[in-house]
Amino acid sequence: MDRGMRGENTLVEARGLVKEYGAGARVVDDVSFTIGRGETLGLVGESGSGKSTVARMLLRLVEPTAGEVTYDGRDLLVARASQMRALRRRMQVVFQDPYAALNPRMRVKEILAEPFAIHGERCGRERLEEMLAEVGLDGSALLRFPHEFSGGQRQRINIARALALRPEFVVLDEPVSALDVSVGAQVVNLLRELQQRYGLTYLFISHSMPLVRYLCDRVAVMQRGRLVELGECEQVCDAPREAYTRELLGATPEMRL
Ligand SMILES: Nc1ncnc2c1ncn2[C@@H]1O[C@H](COP(=O)(O)OP(=O)(O)OP(=O)(O)O)[C@@H](O)[C@H]1O
Repeated sequence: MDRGMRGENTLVEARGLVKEYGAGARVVDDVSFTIGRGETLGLVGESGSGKSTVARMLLRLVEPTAGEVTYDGRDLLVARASQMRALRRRMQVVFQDPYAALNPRMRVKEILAEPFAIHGERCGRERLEEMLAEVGLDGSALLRFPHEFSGGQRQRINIARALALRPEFVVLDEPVSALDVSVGAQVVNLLRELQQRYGLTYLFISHSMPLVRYLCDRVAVMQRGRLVELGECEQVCDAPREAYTRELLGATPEMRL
């Protein structure tokens, strides 16, 4: 199987990742792939196939049972706390549910300033307004609370927060699944613009093959914890090798973006 080229361009590499919960419950089974700098790798598969668990292992939010993760050539799993802290600011995640991810008791200005505070840095109003402008919101949002925004706007706030410390790698875990199709399309276009502006590297987890086709360079297909197909997006979408990939393609309708 084509597992992607490993070279100087590689930012993230997973090798033989395994995750077991309890005795014998293997939810991720020998998963290997690379993600190149500036690339968007799609990760698709039905619910429960292990996509989020893989992503969490890449970010070291979940410890693998076996396998390795390298980030920019460094073995993430043996990184000490101080090294991990430095690496953490280079990798971020945007989750599916934009409301659950935002603290309802915090104003937007506190939400956006929090990543700086965690790293012992200050952040002025100008920078906060710039962060909002980058995601298409204006400064009047700063004093408001999350419940005062629509789902799409909340996801924009999440994205602004994720990009606060100028990371290079962002895991997008079903970032538009909870949004209406047209609102989701706008958010996807925003993610593309931001990627081009900042040279971001994405792992895009999704159920939607049309969205993956639109946003991704390569796509990895997971079935019951295993990687069953990995290739260029066009090849996987137009000429899938696996019956399972054909099923996934058949299950999601066309989408206009
Ligand atoms: N902390 C945990 N303890 C036990 N089992 C877990 C835990 N986290 C995940 N699992 C199980 O691992 C499997 C894979 O879950 P995961 O969330 O990675 O799948 P997914 O492909 O991301 O699904 P979805 O698309 O629904 O988010 C599921 O069967 C899930 O129940």
